[in-house]
Amino acid sequence: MTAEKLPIRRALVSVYDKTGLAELARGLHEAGVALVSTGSTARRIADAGVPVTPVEELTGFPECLDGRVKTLHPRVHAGILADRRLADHRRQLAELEVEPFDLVVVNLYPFRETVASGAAPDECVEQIDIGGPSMVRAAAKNHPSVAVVVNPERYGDVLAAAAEGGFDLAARRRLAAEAFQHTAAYDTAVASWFAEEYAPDPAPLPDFAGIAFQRQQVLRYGENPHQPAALYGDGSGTGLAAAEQLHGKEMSYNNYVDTEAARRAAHDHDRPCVAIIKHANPCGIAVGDDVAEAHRKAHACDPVSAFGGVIAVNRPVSVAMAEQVAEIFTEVIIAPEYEEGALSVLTRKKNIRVLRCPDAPAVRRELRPIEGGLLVQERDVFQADGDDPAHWTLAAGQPLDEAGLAGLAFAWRACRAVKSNAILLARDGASVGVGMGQVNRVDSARLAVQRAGAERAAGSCAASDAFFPFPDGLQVLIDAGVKAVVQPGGSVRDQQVIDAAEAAGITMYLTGTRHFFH
Ligand SMILES: NC(=O)c1ncn([C@@H]2O[C@H](COP(=O)(O)O)[C@@H](O)[C@H]2O)c1NC=O
Repeated sequence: MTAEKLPIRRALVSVYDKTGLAELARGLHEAGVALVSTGSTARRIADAGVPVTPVEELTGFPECLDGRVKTLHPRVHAGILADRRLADHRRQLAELEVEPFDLVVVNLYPFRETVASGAAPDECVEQIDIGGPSMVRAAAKNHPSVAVVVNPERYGDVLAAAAEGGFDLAARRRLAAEAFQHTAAYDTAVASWFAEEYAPDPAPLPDFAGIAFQRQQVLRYGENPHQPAALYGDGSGTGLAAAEQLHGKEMSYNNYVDTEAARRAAHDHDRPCVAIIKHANPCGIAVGDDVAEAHRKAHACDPVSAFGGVIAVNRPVSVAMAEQVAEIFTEVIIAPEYEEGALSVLTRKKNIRVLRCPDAPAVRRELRPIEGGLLVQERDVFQADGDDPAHWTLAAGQPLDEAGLAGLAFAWRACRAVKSNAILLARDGASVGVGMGQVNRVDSARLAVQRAGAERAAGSCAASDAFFPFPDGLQVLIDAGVKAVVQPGGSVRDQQVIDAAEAAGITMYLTGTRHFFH
């Protein structure tokens, strides 16, 4: 019976999620399938008018311990696990008077949902399914003899198969693969909860980093056309991976990378903010009284680079902003919402991808694979002290007035979105020159000044994501006419850098907090 279909004559059904159960039971019964089932599943099947054998009748043992023991019995598991390709297994079943199952339909107690609801630990522990995963794993292992179904979305396929002589081996293998994914993800959730919340060890990060992602979309290709790629979801249904695409071509791998960077940049600001990203770096970030103003300012930073950019907004897109964006070739725009009329303006352009994502970025930990391992860190978030201008130290020059300090604070926050080494020049709540990704800070300063141009650089303020190791980078800014600089400080040569600022008569604040971004 290798590749042939395996007729479905007897099914074991035990499901927490009763979606589609009555239709499934009715359809199986009509196809001549005998049903065995547990507690409330059996009751629901009987209520649908379908004959069903309660599992206790099979085991001769009552369900007990508040449902902790229902199907954990040799009469159940021998019926699932017998490899009917083997004469000896068939003989043993006959001797033991165990009838085999051809189909196992199970879904598990809602452990993740219970944890997410904030339930007490005892309740969460009680929702760890034991009998269900045992049946699922047993049936999946024995896929040459049994078909296993863990997803109500498959019930249609089950009924079709039952009416057409059963599943063939390839289909049973796919169902088994799905079943093992289901139990693996389930156990990962349990193990992660134990490691993180229920029985944490004293280290700041848990001793187990379990990841269970499900492929959500096969992408055309990865960073380059010769790289196969796909998008995987974490099952939460939130964040960029779950964003709703309202218009445009399919998102590409690079679109996702840039859109992630754009959202991170735009949501770093409290005021209406627009970030325009190319190759994961900003070519413009600005805040304004409204998103249209913020977009005009962000675009003006570097209109050449903004061509084909990815735009993120931290507020709903207005019609006025949409009209502006529609004038410029844009790969992606993502926003929490689109005001009435804005969408129809944007969708006039065939190629722009328009995404709605109501959630602010909430990645808690950042993961980076290295060969043979994985680096994990908590997300870089703004600190209550170092990132608040009220806690900055004036190291050189005159203190800034409220508006000046707000402008410098914008530069500091915007600089966090720039790949290190990062220097960002800003005026009036908008970046005007960005120096990114250089292997020394002097070149980042030069790039920022060059991008700003002499006129915009003069009188601007500047942020540096990490300390100036020498005065040379700062000197580039001073020579360009920058009036105020914010940087973390912390170099052994801080005094030389501060002296250079003093000598030039510019203001320098130290934050004490660094924001490298690689
Ligand atoms: N303990 C057992 O023997 C057992 N057997 C099946 N279950 C689970 O019980 C649920 C179905 O139970 P009911 O039919 O009573 O609603 C399913 O989610 C199934 O995974 C069990 N419950 C938990 O471990």
